[in-house]
Amino acid sequence: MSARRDDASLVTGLTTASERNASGPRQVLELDCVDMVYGTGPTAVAALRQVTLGVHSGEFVAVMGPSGSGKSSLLAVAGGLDQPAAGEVFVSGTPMSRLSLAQRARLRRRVVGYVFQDFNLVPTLTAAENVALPLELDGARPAAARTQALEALEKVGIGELAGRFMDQLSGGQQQRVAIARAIVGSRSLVLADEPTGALDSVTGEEVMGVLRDLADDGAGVVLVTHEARHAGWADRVVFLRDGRIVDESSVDSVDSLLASAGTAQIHDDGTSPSGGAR
Ligand SMILES: Nc1ncnc2c1ncn2[C@@H]1O[C@H](COP(=O)(O)OP(=O)(O)OP(=O)(O)O)[C@@H](O)[C@H]1O
Repeated sequence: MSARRDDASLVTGLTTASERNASGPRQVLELDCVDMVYGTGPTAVAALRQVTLGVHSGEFVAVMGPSGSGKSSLLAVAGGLDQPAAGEVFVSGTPMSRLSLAQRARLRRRVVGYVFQDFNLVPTLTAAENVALPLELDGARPAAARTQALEALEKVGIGELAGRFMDQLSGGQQQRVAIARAIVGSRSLVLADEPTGALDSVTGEEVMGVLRDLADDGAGVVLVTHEARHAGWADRVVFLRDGRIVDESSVDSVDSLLASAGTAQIHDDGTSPSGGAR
């Protein structure tokens, strides 16, 4: 059993439920027949329907699909921000439905890192302070939190910018700070929702390279993107439509999809750049 796998059980005090993974790569995220619904009654919206997905340690999975297909909802249930109406979500083997609110919040802080399009950084804090913040909120001593924050900033290639405030950093550098904040404290699952949306294409590719490195270092990474060329950094691509997984492709087929495409976006009508239905 790896040290990382122990994270969740230490956090929650529950016995992990991932004995099924004992001999294979450690599953950091598993969605098992997940339904997710917004609202109730006649206005209820089914955002996810019977979604089953596993992401293991060291794996980079891209999620694509038209607007409204459920991509952000999938990340929200994966990270425990929202509860499924049916099915189960396992994070590092721990079934989220069996946790109290406090346990779930703790697991989110210690195991799951989020990266958003708009960075969500605190402008009045330095890069190091932003990255250290989740650890300090979780009770870490400031000196220890700072040490880990500096390590995380080094890992994403901007250790020398630790003392800068957000308005002294480029968009790409700010996103690296946000990624460092998502991984600080050795969190094992990184959920990124359109993290390059506010960046130019060159900087966006650099951020993809950082996410790829995180996966190569052993994190499970789930990326929501509209950009097929960004999905090309992933090991596997999951396509959603109307809340259902309609296709899963290896990166080889994404590469061939790109090769035959003159554009790099999945269209909002759900067609691929090559014109095929997704
Ligand atoms: N807070 C909410 N209340 C009600 N319905 C919602 C809410 N958030 C999302 N939805 C609905 O759930 C469905 C899935 O939305 P979701 O945001 O997950 O899609 P998405 O694929 O991420 O879309 P986009 O690419 O536009 O960000 C959509 O029909 C959407 O209108």
